[in-house]
Amino acid sequence: MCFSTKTNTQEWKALCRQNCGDKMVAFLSRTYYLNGGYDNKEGMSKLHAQMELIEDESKANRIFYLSVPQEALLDVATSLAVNAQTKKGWNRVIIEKPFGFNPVSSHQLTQSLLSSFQEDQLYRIDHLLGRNIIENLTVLRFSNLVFQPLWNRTYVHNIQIILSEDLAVQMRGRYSAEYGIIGDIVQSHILQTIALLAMEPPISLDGEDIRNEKAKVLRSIRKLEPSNVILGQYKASSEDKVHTYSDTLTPTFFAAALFIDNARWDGVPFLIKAGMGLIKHRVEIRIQFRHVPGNLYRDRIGHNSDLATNELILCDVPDEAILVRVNNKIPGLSLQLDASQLNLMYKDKYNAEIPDSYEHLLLDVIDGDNHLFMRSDELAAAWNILSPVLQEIDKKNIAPELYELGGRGPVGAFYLWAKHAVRLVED
Ligand SMILES: O=C1O[C@H](COP(=O)(O)O)[C@@H](O)[C@H](O)[C@H]1O
Repeated sequence: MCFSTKTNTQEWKALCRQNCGDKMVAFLSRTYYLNGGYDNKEGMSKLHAQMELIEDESKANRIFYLSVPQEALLDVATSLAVNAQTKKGWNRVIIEKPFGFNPVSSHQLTQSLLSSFQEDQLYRIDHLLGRNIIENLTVLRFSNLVFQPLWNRTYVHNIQIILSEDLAVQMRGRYSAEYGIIGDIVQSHILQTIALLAMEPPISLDGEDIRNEKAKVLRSIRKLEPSNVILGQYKASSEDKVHTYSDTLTPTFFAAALFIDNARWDGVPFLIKAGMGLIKHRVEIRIQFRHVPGNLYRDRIGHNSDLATNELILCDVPDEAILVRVNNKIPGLSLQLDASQLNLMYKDKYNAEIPDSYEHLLLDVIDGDNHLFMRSDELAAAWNILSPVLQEIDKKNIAPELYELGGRGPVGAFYLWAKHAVRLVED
């Protein structure tokens, strides 16, 4: 797909808000279908000629969205670099996950892309990074004094990033089924979330300044030890052929404990859980704080003091919300404490349509704002973290632990959390 951009962002947003029928007609009137090979000179030259017909004579910018199989990506990109770029403005190229299959293939892909394009032309898209929760991570951190002093190993006990999907029917034959959850969700979405959450304050909101800080965090993450990883694959009933995996090695579940070896996060476990075919669709980030030292009220908080630690929860699914768990006094004459949630539910607070995450990211590409897109050095660092696990899977043909479709995932994940003195909440 290729967009030719003449409108600016404000005009674009205004256009989007008009009624749906008109919007569709306007959109379709600017949509063209071209039949031709996308990985050869002829097809790309045809695309270039078509674009020239509809663009301004003096100025035009182009965005190429390459939603193509990984195996074809390089040929397509090379062919478009030579035959379809405009000389009348900028050209940007959007690329979809998984950006290679392991550190080596990802490095080769990056090198080849960089021989045809400049780094600032490449936009590696992961639509999950266009969600509010992600942008809000940095807003919460850097625009609220209350969180800033607490955002480090002295006060944070653990951080959990949970991405559970209950979809399984829709998964079959899809991208994630083919590439597995590590390439699909972990190397991009999860590691980018950790980078934004854990990075030092950037010197500005400029994309490159943010990417510099993300890259530093990713390079500080310790290589993931296989002993800190649980792989799972959901198992349908024997009659359910639709959901049965023929490839017994493709993980549909990944849990891990990661550590960032820097001064801010030394020793704090970052616990990741990402899985498909689970009981519930749940996407959230939980930041659990340490116990209050010498808590005067310890006798009044009930039998489990873990439940009384403060927690900041950024919830994306089922409902967008920001929750802070605090202890408060239960009204009445006795002095009993209760762990309650301060609760900012988006649907109650904001009466606004929440744009789709692709919409957010495509507008960023038009604006040239690349902070939510992985730069090549971030990508290399991300694959590097995962390399021992990928090698182990390859070398030993490690079969994932089976779990029931629609269940709670492999029991190993609960043990992994316990090993790091954390309780895996499954509500
Ligand atoms: O990128 C991906 O995201 C979807 C989940 O996205 P959502 O917008 O439907 O929440 C995930 O199912 C898929 O495996 C992954 O490739």
